[in-house]
Amino acid sequence: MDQSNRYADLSLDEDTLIAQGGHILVTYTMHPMPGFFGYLETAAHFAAESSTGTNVEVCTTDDFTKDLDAMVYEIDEAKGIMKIAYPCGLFDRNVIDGRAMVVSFLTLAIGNNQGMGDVQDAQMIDFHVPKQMLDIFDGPSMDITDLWSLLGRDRENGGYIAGTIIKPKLGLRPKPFAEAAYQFWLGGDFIKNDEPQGNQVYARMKDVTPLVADAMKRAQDETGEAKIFSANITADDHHEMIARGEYILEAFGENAHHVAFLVDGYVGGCGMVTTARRNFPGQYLHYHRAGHGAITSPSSVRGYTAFVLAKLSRLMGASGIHVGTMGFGKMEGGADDKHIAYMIERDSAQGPVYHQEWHGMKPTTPIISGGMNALRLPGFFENLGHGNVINTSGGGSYGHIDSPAAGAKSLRQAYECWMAKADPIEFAKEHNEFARAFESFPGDADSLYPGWRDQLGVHK
Ligand SMILES: O=C(COP(=O)(O)O)[C@H](O)[C@H](O)COP(=O)(O)O
Ligand SMILES: [Mg+2]
Repeated sequence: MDQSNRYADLSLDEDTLIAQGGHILVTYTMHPMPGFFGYLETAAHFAAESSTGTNVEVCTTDDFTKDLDAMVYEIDEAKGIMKIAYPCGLFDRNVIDGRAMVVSFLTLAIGNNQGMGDVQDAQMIDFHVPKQMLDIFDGPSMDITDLWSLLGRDRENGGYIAGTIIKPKLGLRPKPFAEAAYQFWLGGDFIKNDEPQGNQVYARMKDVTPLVADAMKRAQDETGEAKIFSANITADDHHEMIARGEYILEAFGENAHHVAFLVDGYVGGCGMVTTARRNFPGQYLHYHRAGHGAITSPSSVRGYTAFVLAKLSRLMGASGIHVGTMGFGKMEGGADDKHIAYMIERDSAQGPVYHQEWHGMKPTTPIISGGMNALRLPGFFENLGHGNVINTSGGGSYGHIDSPAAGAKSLRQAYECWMAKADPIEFAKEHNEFARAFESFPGDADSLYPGWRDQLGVHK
C-alpha cells in the first residue's frame, strides 16, 4: 500500500524543522527490497512503521493521530539516503519525573523498521535532537573535569589520562589481579576492569575489591598521586548492579570518590546505563561498547553507526565512551572517526549530516582503547588534535618489557612528546621508558619509525 501521501512531505524544509524544534530528525541509509515498492513509497512505509502506522489503514486513526505521523522530508534514491522527522510527541516520558528515555527513541527509530519485508536494509547515520528534548534527557552527571580535579590538574585542559585494562582479560585470581593493578598505578592514572571481569568464581568481587582498594592506597602513598579505578558493575539484574556498586564504594572507603563505574552499555542497553547514571550520580560513568561492531561495523548496513552510538550515550548520561582508535589501534575505524570524539566532547559540533548544539549538556569523554601503545599515540594525538582523553592500553602497558609501571610511563611520555612537538626518536633518546617501548613493540616501531634501531643504537 502506498502511504507516501500521508507519511511523506518533501516540501518540508530541514532548516525550518530545526528552527521550530518540534522533531527529532533522523537520516538513514536505506535500500528498498527489490520487487516491492519505489523508493519514496518504501521510505513512507518505513516512517509509518516507525510512528503511527502499519501496513494497512486502520479504522481507529483520527486527526490527532495523524499529527504524530513521522514524515519523510527528503530522499536521495541515487545515494540511498532518506530523512525522517519524528514529532517529539511520539516519545515516551517517565511517569516518575516526566523525563525522556533513549529506549523510546530507539524502539521507534531503530525498531520494527529493522526487519520490514520491503526494506532490504536501513541504518541510522545521524540524528538531530532539539533543545526541548535535550532538556529532558539525563545527560552526564560527572565528566572528565571531575577526574582532572581528582588528579590535581587544571579543570580546563587537564590533558591526557594514562590508563590500562587489567590483562589477561580473564583468569587472574585476586592476589595477582591486585598486584597487576598496583604495578600499573606506580606509573599510571587509571585502571579499568576488562569488560567481562566481574564476580567470576575464581576471583569473587568481595575477594578482589579489598585487595585492589589496598593496592590503590599503597600506590597513592608511594607516588603521592591520586589513582582511579573503573569498576565493572554490569549485570542483568538492576538489584545486582546496585549491590555491586554499593559494595565497591564501601570497600574503597575514603577512596570511593576515586571509583568510576563501568557498564557494558551496548550489550546491556540503555536501561543498564541509566541504572548506573541515576543510582550512582557521583561516580564517573564509563560506557564500554563491547558488541557494538555487530551493527556499527563498516560492513553493517543495519542498526546505527559508531557515531550514532556515541551520541546516544551522551543523552543516556555516559561520562565517557570508547570511541575507537581512529585507525591507530587494533579495532575497526579510521582517522575521520575523530568527529565522533568532537560530537560528544564539544557543546557545538558537526555530524555527518546535522550540526548539533548541546545547550550545555555535560560532555562525554572520548575513551581511546584497543591495541594502543606509546608508539601509536603521537600519531593518534596529531590526528585528533588534542590529548584530553582517557586512554586505556592493556597490551601497551603489560606488554612493556620492563614493567607495567614503565608501560604506564611510556604512555605519558608519548603524550609529552606530542605536546612538545618533539621528534619521537629524539625524544626517546632522553626518555627511557618511551625508548624501551620501541623494543617492546618492535613490529610497530619498524612500521612507524623505520631505522629506529640504528638511531637509538638498539640491535637485535
Ligand atoms: O580491552 C580492550 C583493549 O585492550 P588492549 O589495549 O589490550 O587492546 C578493550 O575492550 C577494547 O579497547 C575495546 O575496543 P573499543 O575501545 O574500540 O571499544
Ligand atoms: Mg577489553
